[in-house]
Amino acid sequence: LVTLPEGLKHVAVIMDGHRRWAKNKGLTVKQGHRAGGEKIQVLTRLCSQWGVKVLTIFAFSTENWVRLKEEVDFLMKLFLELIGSQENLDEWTRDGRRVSFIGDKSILSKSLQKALTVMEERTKCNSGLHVIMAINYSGRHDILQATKSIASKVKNGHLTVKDIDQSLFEQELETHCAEFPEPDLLIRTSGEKRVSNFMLWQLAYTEFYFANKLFPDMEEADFMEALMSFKSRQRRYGGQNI
Ligand SMILES: CC(C)CCOP(=O)(O)OP(=O)(O)O
Ligand SMILES: [Mg+2]
Repeated sequence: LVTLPEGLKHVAVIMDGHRRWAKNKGLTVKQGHRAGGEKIQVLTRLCSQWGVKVLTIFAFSTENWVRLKEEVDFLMKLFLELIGSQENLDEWTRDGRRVSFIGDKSILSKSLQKALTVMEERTKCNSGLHVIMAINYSGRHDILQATKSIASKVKNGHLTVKDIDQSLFEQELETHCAEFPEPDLLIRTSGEKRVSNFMLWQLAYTEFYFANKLFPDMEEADFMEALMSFKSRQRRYGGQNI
């Protein structure tokens, strides 16, 4: 029996390589992103079956707005389709999954904002896999907004400076909604080896796994290989002599 590696509670994924995949196959960028959307389902089902507690997916970064308007509009439409679809809502609810969203939602369309809120509300009490989708998310913005929130609480007397410690700060980060907010394993596809302004505070001691495959080429076996790679990692958190 193959089981989830000990200590692997929170998996994060930077799904990259959709446009290269489309280009390689002579397909459109839209087809590339749609193919990626299908692989999200493969990954979430696998994580749910294996008992992963939290899966954070980097779906759209604040830097992605600079892309062609047609591509950005399509991505937003795809998110609405994925998140707003009754079929997905039913499957995710049946599976007992909880879904949360991190990132600045205020500049998303009203219809997408509504779909995010409905999905969060409908699933907030579920105890299965907690899927966190990062849409218009920025690790630096997350740290900045937490800092501003704490500063205003100190200013109006709700906090003193000495109250500010690691756990208080983490309560102000957007990932405070997660039981296990720090990823144990970060998977990035397409051969790129960078963090791209993802969850900077939370990734402090995360193990990284880089896959050369483009995200739309990832199969269940590739995701399983990534999860199983965690087994061989010796986490010392900067201490513990070898
Ligand atoms: C926005 C994100 C989901 C898309 C990731 O793939 P990508 O468009 O960066 O694809 P490329 O790295 O191949 O350009
Ligand atoms: Mg890319």
